[in-house]
Amino acid sequence: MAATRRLANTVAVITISHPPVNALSSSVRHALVKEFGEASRDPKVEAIVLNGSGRKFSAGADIREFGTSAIKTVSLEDINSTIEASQKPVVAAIEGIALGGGLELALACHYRVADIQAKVGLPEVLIGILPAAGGTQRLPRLIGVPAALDVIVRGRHIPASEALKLGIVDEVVQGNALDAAIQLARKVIGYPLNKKRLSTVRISSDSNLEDFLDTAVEKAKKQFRGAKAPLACIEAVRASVHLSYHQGLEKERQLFFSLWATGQPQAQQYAFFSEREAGKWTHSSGARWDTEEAKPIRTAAVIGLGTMGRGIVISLSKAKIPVIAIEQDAQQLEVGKKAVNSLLEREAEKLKQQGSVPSSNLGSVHFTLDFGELQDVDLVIEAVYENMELKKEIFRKLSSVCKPDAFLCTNTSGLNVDEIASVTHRPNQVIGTHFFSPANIMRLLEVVRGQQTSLTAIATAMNLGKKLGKVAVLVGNCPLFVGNRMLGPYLEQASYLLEEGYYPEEVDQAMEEFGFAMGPFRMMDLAGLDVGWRSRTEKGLTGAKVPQGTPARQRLGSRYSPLADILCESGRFGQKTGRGWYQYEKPGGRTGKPDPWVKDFLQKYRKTHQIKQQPSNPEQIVERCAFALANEGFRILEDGIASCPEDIDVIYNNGYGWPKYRGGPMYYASSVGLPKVLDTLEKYYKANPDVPSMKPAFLLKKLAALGGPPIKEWRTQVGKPVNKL
Ligand SMILES: CCCCCCCC/C=C\C=C\CC(=O)SCCNC(=O)CCNC(=O)[C@H](O)C(C)(C)COP(=O)(O)OP(=O)(O)OC[C@H]1O[C@@H](n2cnc3c(N)ncnc32)[C@H](O)[C@@H]1OP(=O)(O)O
Repeated sequence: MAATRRLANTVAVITISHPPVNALSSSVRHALVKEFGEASRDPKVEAIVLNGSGRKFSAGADIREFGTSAIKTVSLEDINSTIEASQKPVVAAIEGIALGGGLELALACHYRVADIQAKVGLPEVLIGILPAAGGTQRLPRLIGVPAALDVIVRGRHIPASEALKLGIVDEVVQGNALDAAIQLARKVIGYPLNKKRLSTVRISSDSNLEDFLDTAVEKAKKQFRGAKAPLACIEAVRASVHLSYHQGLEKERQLFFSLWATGQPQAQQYAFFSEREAGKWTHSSGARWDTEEAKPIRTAAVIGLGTMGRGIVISLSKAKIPVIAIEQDAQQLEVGKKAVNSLLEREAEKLKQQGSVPSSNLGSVHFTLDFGELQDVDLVIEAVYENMELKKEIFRKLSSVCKPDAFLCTNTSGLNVDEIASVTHRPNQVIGTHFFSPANIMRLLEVVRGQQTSLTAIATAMNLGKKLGKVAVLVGNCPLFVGNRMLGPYLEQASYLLEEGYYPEEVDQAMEEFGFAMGPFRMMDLAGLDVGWRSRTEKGLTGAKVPQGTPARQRLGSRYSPLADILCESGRFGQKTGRGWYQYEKPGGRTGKPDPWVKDFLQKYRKTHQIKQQPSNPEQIVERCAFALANEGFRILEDGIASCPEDIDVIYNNGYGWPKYRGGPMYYASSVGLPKVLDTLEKYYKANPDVPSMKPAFLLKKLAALGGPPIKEWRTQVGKPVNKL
């Protein structure tokens, strides 16, 4: 049953029933028409209450129906118009969530009652579309244009208390929203309904409103870099100001179709479902997310209170997990403690503003220098800097101090998890948890399984990720794992582009116009150039260990760009030193300007090495960088380090600033067409045989030979996940 109806005296209660989130699928819409029609015609019924089963009102339209014929059967807006026109008062009882089409349905009701835990919102923009069942027309009529625009363009989930302040709901109750809605419905029987029909409200326009909307367009262009949905949302809201409700509705519909034609909604909806799929991990043994049990984590510890450690402590505390935070000496402990406490104060303030009590919503943090205090914790996350010997020393200690069933996690961004595990007496309990900086904000968590990591450890780490509000992706153990491994060929191409005549700002601009949050050079400046330099020095690619007579632009027979090394040798580490690929107002400054020093240096460098200059072509910049990423992604799939292309895309969308409206690097390759990607890489590699990273991956060739099947079919061509080192 997609919707049911019962009678509470003279109030009919219609309950949407489509677990798990009561999406408004075709069958639900049919059922709503039937039940609402019968309730309207039933002389015993004087008022109607609409709610959702399982304490969830509705998550909106069934996203899986978009692009299918099912969406064309029974329009949601027709249902909304019928409800709004009802002569009997209709009250929405909002429990849990009323999102997208779910909130649009509630807006068509004459009254809305929410429980205190509920969240409402119009998050369509996050999946590349706009509210298309009257939401862009009714919400501005209810709460005014500025507030409605904020809700629609940001797509955020609004807590009930804020929804009440904004005027989206009429009442918020601590207890049962359904009972309160039934009570309200009884109370308003016989009251006039005209003013409650939002489609009849007029918005008065003035020049300030026009300026406001124009400014919003400019802001959205900058903030959402190439995403079309936010702009369509603004245009739809603009229509609510100038047009009648029905004309506005028509505009909303047109905008929906023009968005669909851009391909962005399909990419964003792919990204939405890929994130959900990432949680459903599988293992080569046949074990899966739903066959293995995670252990509860009641207490945790974090070793190291640098930037990463601090963020991880905050994440755990926000998930209400008490944390023990350890540093190596009193001075560093004091610095770390201060920083963590100040971040915690900010979190507490946010909770207070949302009406929650910080002490019951944040896990306690205890600071210590004593490893002995870790004997009872359920899980430890080591977050010291990237040095194998240091990490091994810590894991030896942890292995002897922690209780036998405690999980030991390493927050390495690419070191060998098996080597770290090998120094413990419990390699099966050791697992990589690669957080992204700042760890309390970034959503991505790469969970790295070692050769001996147990299924329980995998289940526990993946479950912990979810509890921390992260998108956890299970990956195999290889140098740099998935995200950072793919970054190698990408940054290599970016450097070669500089050698061939481009400047950092040109490469960054091309990648930012493509939609990246940050181009490669801005990203390196932010992360710190010294990190990569240290690793290249350790590997003997630069510095004293490079054998005498090695050509400057060659290592082990392959092309090498020493540009970043030379910058580091000049003390240019990026933002932290105030100089890197850009110049900054001061060390630690955030605003980078093109630096004449870099320009001059690049010109001299090209002359010294007699490098042939390429004619400027931004499209070539994007192709070389993006295809280099995807090619490494295909190799990662071949190696079984990621189990499907969707996982790689989730990693890039959530950890590396890839534009979600392009789906991710693997989805992008698929949408460009695998034969074209292959052809471009083949041409490049033929002309540059000393750049092995651009040699087309075997899997890419295989899939291109099959004509480039849809991405969901790639899985069948990928081998079983194995660890390779
Ligand atoms: C001629 C053609 C005319 C066309 C005109 C178009 C007319 C269109 C009319 C109306 C349009 C309305 C627009 C919309 O309503 S779009 C949908 C807007 N809603 C959302 O974006 C909400 C998305 N969902 C979420 O944010 C979360 O899932 C949430 C509801 C908060 C629940 O989170 P959580 O508890 O963490 O659970 P999961 O995310 O894991 O979800 C559980 C399973 O439910 C699936 N799901 C969730 N939402 C939807 C949905 N809206 N449609 C379909 N399926 C949904 C999710 O994938 C999980 O499924 P599974 O377990 O199989 O992975």
